[in-house]
Amino acid sequence: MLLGGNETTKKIDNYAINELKIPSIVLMENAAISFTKHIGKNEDNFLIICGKGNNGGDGYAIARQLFSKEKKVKIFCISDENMSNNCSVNYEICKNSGIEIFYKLEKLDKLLLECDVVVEGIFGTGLNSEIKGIYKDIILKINEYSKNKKVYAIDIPSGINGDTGEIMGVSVKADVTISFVTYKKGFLKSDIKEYLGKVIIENIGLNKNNIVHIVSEYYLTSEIIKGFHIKRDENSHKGDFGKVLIFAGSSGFYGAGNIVAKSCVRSGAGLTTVITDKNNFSLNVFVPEAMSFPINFENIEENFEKLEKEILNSDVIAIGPGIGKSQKALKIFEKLISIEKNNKGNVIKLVLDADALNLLSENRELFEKIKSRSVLTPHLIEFSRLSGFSLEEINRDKFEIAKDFAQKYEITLLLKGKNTIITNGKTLFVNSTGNSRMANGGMGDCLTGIICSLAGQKYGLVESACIGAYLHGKIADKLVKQQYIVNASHIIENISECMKEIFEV
Ligand SMILES: NC(=O)C1=CN([C@@H]2O[C@H](COP(=O)(O)OP(=O)(O)OC[C@H]3O[C@@H](n4cnc5c(N)ncnc54)[C@H](O)[C@@H]3O)[C@@H](O)[C@H]2O)[C@@H](O)CC1
Ligand SMILES: Nc1ncnc2c1ncn2[C@@H]1O[C@H](COP(=O)(O)OP(=O)(O)O)[C@@H](O)[C@H]1O
Ligand SMILES: [K+]
Repeated sequence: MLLGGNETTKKIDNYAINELKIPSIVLMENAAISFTKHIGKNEDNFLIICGKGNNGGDGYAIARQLFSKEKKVKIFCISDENMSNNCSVNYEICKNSGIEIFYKLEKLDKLLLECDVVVEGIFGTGLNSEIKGIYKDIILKINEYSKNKKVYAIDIPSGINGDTGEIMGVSVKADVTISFVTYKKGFLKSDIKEYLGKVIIENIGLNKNNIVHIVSEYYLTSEIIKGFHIKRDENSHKGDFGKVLIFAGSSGFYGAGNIVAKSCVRSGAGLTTVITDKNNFSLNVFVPEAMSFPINFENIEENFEKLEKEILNSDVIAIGPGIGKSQKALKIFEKLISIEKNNKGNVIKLVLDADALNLLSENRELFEKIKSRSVLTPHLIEFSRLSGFSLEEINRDKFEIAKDFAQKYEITLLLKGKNTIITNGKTLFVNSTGNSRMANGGMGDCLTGIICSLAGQKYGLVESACIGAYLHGKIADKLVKQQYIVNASHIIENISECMKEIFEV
């Protein structure tokens, strides 16, 4: 799904009108037809509330569409002065068609009381300041009377800023928001769900290929994830699905390594090997399918010759969870990223998380060794250390800071949290899955395991990160329907089933 703010929407609009030569009134008609498709068969007795911009124009066009389907329709016109051209055209048609139009605020209570469904087209992407006066009164009245009615918002609930999700003084609380072309960036704001209701994104008659060059941001949906799927060749063998080497876990934190390894195995990697202390036997019990590369932490260098062979044999290396920030951890990290290509001549992909990111923040010369082949998966605090921006700065301008960082260091960034971001500096994806019940230790390790596994199965870095984030959150979203908290172990046991559902059902 395309993701865009008010500016992107205007650009698409201009492109459609000026380059594709689609008259703007046709776009509005298409929007109205698409919108009306979602009106239930049993829904009747509508009050359409219209402003004077194109959002209001959509409202009049929708009123006409509903009227043509013999629905009971009344319109409340907020102002018939200074209407936009297309708003005025549709307003005139409504008048000429005999649809009842009301103008006086005193009438609004009765109209709201008598209708069953409200469609509001007061403001859309054109809202540009705090809402006051009569507009505020009308929005408050809609909310007051909406308890037993269904409220549809056209494009954006009037009062929500399409870019930021900020409530501009007051906002309509919709049951359903039917928005056009792009999922509005503002919808991502976590505390406005009660204003948006169910969100549906509709087409206005544009082929995605015609406008895709205008948009570089996407809201990750199952369609996009399905589109990334690489079908398994029936003649394939385990060597085709990646040799993944994992450096995760250390004394006191072996669980981290075990979680990464198990997630990696469950997500379908061909062969999984974990570099771990020679005295750690928990891996074999927790993940019998994984192999271990024992290392003597008393004298790590004595293992480096063998380790070099292991690196040359790998397709992907995941580094970080639970390794600590000791000099020894740093030495192993440096060794693991010192070889760029494996025995097959392929670039060895890297997935860096947790302490690997902290070590990277403190040893910035290592960025040179990881460029063009890495996914970095920081949470906000790790990203703050990596990027030098404060949490406040990142939260204010997350998309741009994330993109600039990915571009500058030539890496794929997966910035974790609510609405995880994935970007390679050019394209940006925002994850649509996940919930607060998964905010507990080990979740990130699980994600790392899934991503390195996918990278081993020949998915690109961006694709691995997108599928990983989507799948990880999707499993949690399913589990919270029947349980209160979701831990990494719960996710792990459901990876394969959810992969089947996403890729094959
Ligand atoms: N390409 C697209 O996405 C299309 C957009 N269409 C519709 O066009 C809408 C955008 O239309 P407009 O750009 O005309 O903008 P709007 O209709 O959202 O609002 C603009 C009007 O509201 C006034 N206004 C803004 N803030 C105000 C405030 N705080 N208090 C009082 N008045 C205020 C402006 O002066 C202007 O008259 C979209 O939201 C969508 O509904 C559709 O017609 C189909 C095509
Ligand atoms: N409120 C939330 N909404 C969506 N996803 C969340 C939320 N809280 C945590 N997550 C997800 O859980 C994971 C936690 O990762 P991380 O912070 O690295 O945990 P840890 O290091 O403890 O394993 C991330 O993938 C993050 O996106
Ligand atoms: K609206």
